[in-house]
Parts: sequence; C-alpha cells; structure tokens
Amino acid sequence: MIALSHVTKSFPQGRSAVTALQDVSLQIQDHELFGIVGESGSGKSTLLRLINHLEAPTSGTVLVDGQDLGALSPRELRVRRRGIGMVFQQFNLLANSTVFDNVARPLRLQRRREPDTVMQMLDFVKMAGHRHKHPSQLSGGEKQRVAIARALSTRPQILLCDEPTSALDAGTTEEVMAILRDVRERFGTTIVLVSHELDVIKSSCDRAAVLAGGHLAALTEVTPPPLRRGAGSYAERATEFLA
Ligand SMILES: Nc1ncnc2c1ncn2[C@@H]1O[C@H](COP(=O)(O)OP(=O)(O)OP(=O)(O)O)[C@@H](O)[C@H]1O
Repeated sequence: MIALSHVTKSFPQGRSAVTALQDVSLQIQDHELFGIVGESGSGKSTLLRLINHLEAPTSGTVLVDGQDLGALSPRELRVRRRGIGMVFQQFNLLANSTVFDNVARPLRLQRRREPDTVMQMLDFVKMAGHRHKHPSQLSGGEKQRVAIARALSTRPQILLCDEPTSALDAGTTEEVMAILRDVRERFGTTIVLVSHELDVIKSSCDRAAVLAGGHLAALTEVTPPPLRRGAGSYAERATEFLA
C-alpha cells in the first residue's frame, strides 16, 4: 500500500516558495489502478515523484508498504526503487540503443543478464519483432510500449506513469491503456497514472484523486464508461460516441 499522510511539498523560489501540494492524505491499495487528475500545475507530477522519493515531502509522510523511503540510506533507496518502475510522457528511451538494449538496461544496471526476461517483456507489449530497431524508427505508441517493457523488466510491484498517453493520438492512447490494464491483470502491479485526460482515467482507473491548486479536491471511485473505447465494432463505438 502507498500511504500519503498530510503531505505538503514546497519548492523554494527566490525568497519565497511555491507550494505544489498542500496537506494531501490518501492511500493507494495494492493492485489498484489509481488515477491522478488535475489541471496543469495542480501538483500531479509532484505527487507521483514523492512516491519513489524523487522528491521528499516538506512535511507529512509518504509510506510504501509501511516504509518511509526518506529514512533509507542511498544504497537501500536504490534497491527499494527497483520495485517501482516509471513511464514518462516523452518515453525517455536511449536513442543510440536498440529496442532490446533499452529494455535490458535496468537489468544490466543490476548486473543481471536475462535475455529471456527481456524477450518476454517485449512479447508482452507486442514489440518482439522490433527488437533490433532504434527508437527513431518507431511510432510514438511503439516507443511507449517499449518504455513500458523497460519499466516492467525488473518486475516492479508499483508502476508510476506520468502522462503516458499525452503525446499520443486517440487510437494509440487506447492501445497503451489496454497494455497498462493487462499489466495489472497479468502481474498484479499497482499502477498510479497521472493524466490530464479525463477519458483516459475514466476508461481504466478504479479510483482517482482530483487535484486543484495543490489540494486534494476529491477522491472518487471511477465508474467505467458503458463501452470501453476501442472495444466493440466501429458501428457500436460510433453510436456510443455520438449518442
Ligand atoms: N522542481 C521544482 N521547482 C520549483 N517549482 C516546481 C518544481 N516542480 C514543480 N514545481 C511547481 O509546483 C507546481 C506543481 O507542479 P507539478 O509539475 O507537480 O504540476 P502538474 O499538475 O504535474 O502540472 P503539468 O500537468 O503541467 O505537468 C507548479 O506550480 C510547478 O511550477
């Protein structure tokens, strides 16, 4: 479980400070697909970065499975972070490495050579056939699928996704969201998904936090849409969309 309790995060700015999050308390359960929505600047990315301790809270506590990551030594934190994968809007793939090498990299950093694991992950995101290509030869959706495979290569219990579909068109967005739903089904991963796109959160999340100006404006169950976008025939989807 991820538990934030009365978390405030301020960034110094000149002589004053910007408060990105103000007294936020929430819990994310294991295996949940949890959304974080809000307008630009509402504190979504900051909340996500607090979970793997890329940011430290100014006050309050962030516990992951009961553990305060801020209390760990740098070495312990590095080990702990292996259990928390991350996916970004701009994919962050290494341009000079092949698809295979990009996915293998987190394992190599742990001195693990597991080509079978890399291929399993590439199979899972349906990119095995592209393993010898470089990122510049891929579409945006393909790059994001590779980035997801890379994040999964070390089998994290938690996957943090920061606007993973914001650089993608609608059809590709649904493909990537379908993969994230499959990740949760197949591996039981807890997924925290930041997006400003309400339909992305609506299509996939169990619950969502709504942020406004750094405050937790609402914490809500998400009711799935009657028909998932991308599911059903074109005629069904067109009728649903237009009705
Ligand atoms: N490292 C930083 N230094 C100073 N201010 C920061 C820093 N990171 C975030 N902020 C400020 O904190 C506030 C929240 O930023 P954050 O990136 O969390 O919002 P967001 O909801 O993710 O926005 P967006 O959707 O535009 O990415 C903003 O006012 C931002 O300028």
